[in-house]
Amino acid sequence: MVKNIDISLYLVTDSSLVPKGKTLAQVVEEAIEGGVTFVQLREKECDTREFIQKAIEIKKICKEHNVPFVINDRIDVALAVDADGVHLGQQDMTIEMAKSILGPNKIIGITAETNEQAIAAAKAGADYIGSLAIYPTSTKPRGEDFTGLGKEGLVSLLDSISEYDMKVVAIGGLNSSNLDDVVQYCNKNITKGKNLDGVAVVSAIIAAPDAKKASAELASIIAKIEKVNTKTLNAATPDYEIVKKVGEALYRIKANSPLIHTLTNFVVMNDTANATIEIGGSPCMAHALGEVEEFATIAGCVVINIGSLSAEWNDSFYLAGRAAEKAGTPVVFDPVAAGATHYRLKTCKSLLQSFKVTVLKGNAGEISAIAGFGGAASKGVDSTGTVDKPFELVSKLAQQLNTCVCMTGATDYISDGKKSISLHNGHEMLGNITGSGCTVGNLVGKFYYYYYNYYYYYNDDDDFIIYVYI
Ligand SMILES: Cc1ncc(COP(=O)(O)OP(=O)(O)O)c(N)n1
Ligand SMILES: Cc1ncsc1CCOP(=O)(O)O
Repeated sequence: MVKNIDISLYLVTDSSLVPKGKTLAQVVEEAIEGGVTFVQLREKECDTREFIQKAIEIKKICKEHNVPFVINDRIDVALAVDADGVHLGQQDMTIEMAKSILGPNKIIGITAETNEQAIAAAKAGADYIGSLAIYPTSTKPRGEDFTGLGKEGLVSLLDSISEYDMKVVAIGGLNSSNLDDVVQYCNKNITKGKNLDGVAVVSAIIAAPDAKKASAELASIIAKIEKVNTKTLNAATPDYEIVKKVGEALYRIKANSPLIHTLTNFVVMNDTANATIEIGGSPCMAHALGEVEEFATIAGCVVINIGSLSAEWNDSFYLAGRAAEKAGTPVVFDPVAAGATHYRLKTCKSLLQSFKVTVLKGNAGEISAIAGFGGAASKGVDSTGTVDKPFELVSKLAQQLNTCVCMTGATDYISDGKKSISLHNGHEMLGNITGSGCTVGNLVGKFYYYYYNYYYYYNDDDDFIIYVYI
């Protein structure tokens, strides 16, 4: 798991830029007092012994202020002074080797000059990446033709690694005159919920006449980085806390075998019932007008899937939904093909207003249709087109409907309006199996049942989104 480090104002040193009359140690201390949260010792001109001496001195200051301290390029120096980690370049030792030498507890950062390098770093388990220089800078000259990554390139970098749990700092030519523009640009243009974790500077702090003041000014701009409250989960970098919760939830579901009252379409009834049994639930596929209220009242969860819509089914949905709300039974609502016909969309909107829906689960076309924006469309029961800003779509709709929205696809996006999660364990080929999405509705229902009856009860924690996710 990625380490919980604060790299929001990341100072990279360069002794050659320290103003006359001051020492590097003094500048680093002033900078920390002004708001620097992370320090990298990057000294290109000194020999090994001098480097180690500087490292010991700067480490002491960082330790006093509880600020992490890493060494640029040199694993031997990091080991010699027991630094908190290293920052590697693409020509340096690989992340895997550095990890095997330094052990699992040291911070490993690496420069990613391309999106591909960034993805490779995430897969190798880097804690953070530093970008290619955003703007040309005399601190690290790269020739006249070098124009820098720019803010557009930075946004593309952030979007490219949105599915990984790895931090990102922008570096290169950044100062108090241009930083606000970069921050605002990222806030406005990131599309996949992953924003900057921080900004790294050399000259804007080290060469400043007052490092404390310069750091405070930069910190106040960095505070404007919009924290997108999202979490990205995938199999490559599992979050073991969540894996543990899945096990606990499955155990409880199997032990209690909750009744899942499922009003679903004719196509998927059999598969959905079997999937429900497989993970320990007890399915009941009743939709007759005369009995849905009773079932909804005694069920652990009600799943309403409008796939086989007709006037009579609509009445059953309405009665089951109202009865569930009255009994406090959670409801999962699947607006199948909501965007395909006016009749379906009108029905969905009316049902959503008629009773409390706990989880709204649909594909991109269905969720876009209900939200009235998003970009995907429905072709029959399938979704076509892509959603440009999936996090924005699910979180706005969740706020608007006061529910949890779960948008399924190769990547699932889930939001309760406060927190959002993207889940990267799916596959687009699942769309080729009829009813795979509908079955998810029942699985969500069971885990929600668990959350509602056990987790929330014992933990008094409103983090139920995690149970929709699992
Ligand atoms: C935070 C951060 N990002 C990028 C760099 C550049 O590292 P690298 O590409 O290894 O170049 P040198 O620093 O070795 O010149 C960095 N040091 N820190
Ligand atoms: C080390 C490094 N890597 C990319 S740009 C850079 C130097 C950034 O220095 P400055 O903040 O003075 O532009």
